[in-house]
Amino acid sequence: MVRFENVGLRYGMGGEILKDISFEIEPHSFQFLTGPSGAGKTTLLRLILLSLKPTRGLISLFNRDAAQLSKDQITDLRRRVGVVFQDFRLLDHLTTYENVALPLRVRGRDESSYRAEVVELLRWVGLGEHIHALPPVLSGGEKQRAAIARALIVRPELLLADEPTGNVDPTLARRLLRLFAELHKSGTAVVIATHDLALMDQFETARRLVLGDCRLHIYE
Ligand SMILES: Nc1ncnc2c1ncn2[C@@H]1O[C@H](COP(=O)(O)OP(=O)(O)OP(=O)(O)O)[C@@H](O)[C@H]1O
Repeated sequence: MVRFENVGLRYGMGGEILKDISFEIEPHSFQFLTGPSGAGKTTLLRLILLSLKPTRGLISLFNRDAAQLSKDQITDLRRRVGVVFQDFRLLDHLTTYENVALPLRVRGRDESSYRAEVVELLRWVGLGEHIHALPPVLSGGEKQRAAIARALIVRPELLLADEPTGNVDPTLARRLLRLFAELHKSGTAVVIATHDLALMDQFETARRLVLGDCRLHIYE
């Protein structure tokens, strides 16, 4: 569902921070993306999401060559991807419930068809007490969980999560990993960018994509 062929990326006039990146993400697969701080994990996720254009090479998403797509086509493809950004990107004027329900509203779903589902997911991620809170009063970990719930609510074909357990304690990190594992079992391909070795050890069979020295090394 994702294919990179000899992709290179530089920001502005700087040197390439990613070089000759080639890999595929198969449907229903589970992988961690790791590597030192500044290695380019977020950049790679942005390339997969087609929010950055590679300086060279070919990227395809859901079997469509990214270079051939119009803006509207990219928007349509992105709807099939759930994303947990490192900086959460919650809308401050909407409640936790409204933030999580937003992707369903945008898809034209009727509130009565999803209300119970949104509330259940918010309870599952431990935000049952904060359903009506606005993001500015949530802690970092609570915002992170709201962002995760928003990415999961649409049951995406592909989930990209950037340090999704960076702001929570180890117990909650394990619980969230279980949530990602369940999503994977139900058919979603999952990519989790993380530094957290303990988290990766909980899912030893997952593939590891390791960035270092501008290159990607894959451990099946
Ligand atoms: N918009 C940008 N313009 C210029 N340079 C950038 C930009 N975004 C990232 N970089 C640089 O690209 C490199 C890779 O950054 P990136 O955020 O992808 O790394 P990362 O592996 O996700 O890091 P971390 O683990 O610290 O989040 C870094 O050297 C960073 O400074």
